[in-house]
Amino acid sequence: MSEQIAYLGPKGTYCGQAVEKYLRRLGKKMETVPLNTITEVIHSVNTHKYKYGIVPLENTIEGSVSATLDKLAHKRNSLYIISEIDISVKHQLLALPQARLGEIKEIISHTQALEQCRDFLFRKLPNAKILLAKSTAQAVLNVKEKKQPGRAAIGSREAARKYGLKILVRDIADYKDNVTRFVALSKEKAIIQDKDAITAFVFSCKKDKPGGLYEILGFLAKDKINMTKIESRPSKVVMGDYIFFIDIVGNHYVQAKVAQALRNIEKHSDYFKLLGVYQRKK
Ligand SMILES: O=C(O)C(=O)Cc1ccccc1
Repeated sequence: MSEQIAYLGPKGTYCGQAVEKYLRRLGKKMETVPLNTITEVIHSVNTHKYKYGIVPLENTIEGSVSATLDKLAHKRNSLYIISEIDISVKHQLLALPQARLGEIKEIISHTQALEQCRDFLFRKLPNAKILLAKSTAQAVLNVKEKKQPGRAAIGSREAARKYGLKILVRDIADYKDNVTRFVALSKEKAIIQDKDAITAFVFSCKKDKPGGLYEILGFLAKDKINMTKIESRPSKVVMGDYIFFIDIVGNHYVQAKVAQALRNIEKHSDYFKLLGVYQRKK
């Protein structure tokens, strides 16, 4: 059987575009498997059902995709980020061929897409009812299947073409440069030699220890290890407890100072998990 790669489907999602870009980059052909949710994609890779999975991680407008971060952080899931794929996301307002903008009463899309077009919706369709879909392509498919000219979806040009909808309004995102970063996941770590790699990890500070975060960051600062991201999320266990997601430039396979810093961080934290070491993509 050929290798399989799962993604947030159906066909026509931005995640699907990330899969195509990733496979082009690898110069490989794989069977692509569209699934309904980010959770299903992560679960299917974690349980060895599919070898690879691609999910959205963060974007320039709304920041991190919490559904992905929370699953990656969880101790139950042992899978790794092996690559990152940036996709320029251009949202379109899509409807049935006979629909008119003045008659749109309902807007359906993925929550991220709705958030990224908030100003447009406020200005042009302030009274429209908002409906949530599991992905943008799922929303487009819904408009096609329900056959209601009063319903419009936010999705990609590609999804419009695939499902035969027309573009009612072009490029409706509130910011022009909307890039979403997707990540490829696998049960096996990517073993790479480049010292300019990204190392991603998550940790929580020791309980009630003043200066806990300062101490952890000190292990990076001491050896001039460049931190490119820090993000906190609620631990989901106790109110006010946080876990921190950090990206650094460096590679513990080839740099002793990075290996030592990670060992120190692990030793001085309550919870530590390596999320992956992968090549930076410009
Ligand atoms: O629903 C999609 O098409 C996705 O790939 C998730 C998503 C939604 C909105 C912006 C970026 C990614």
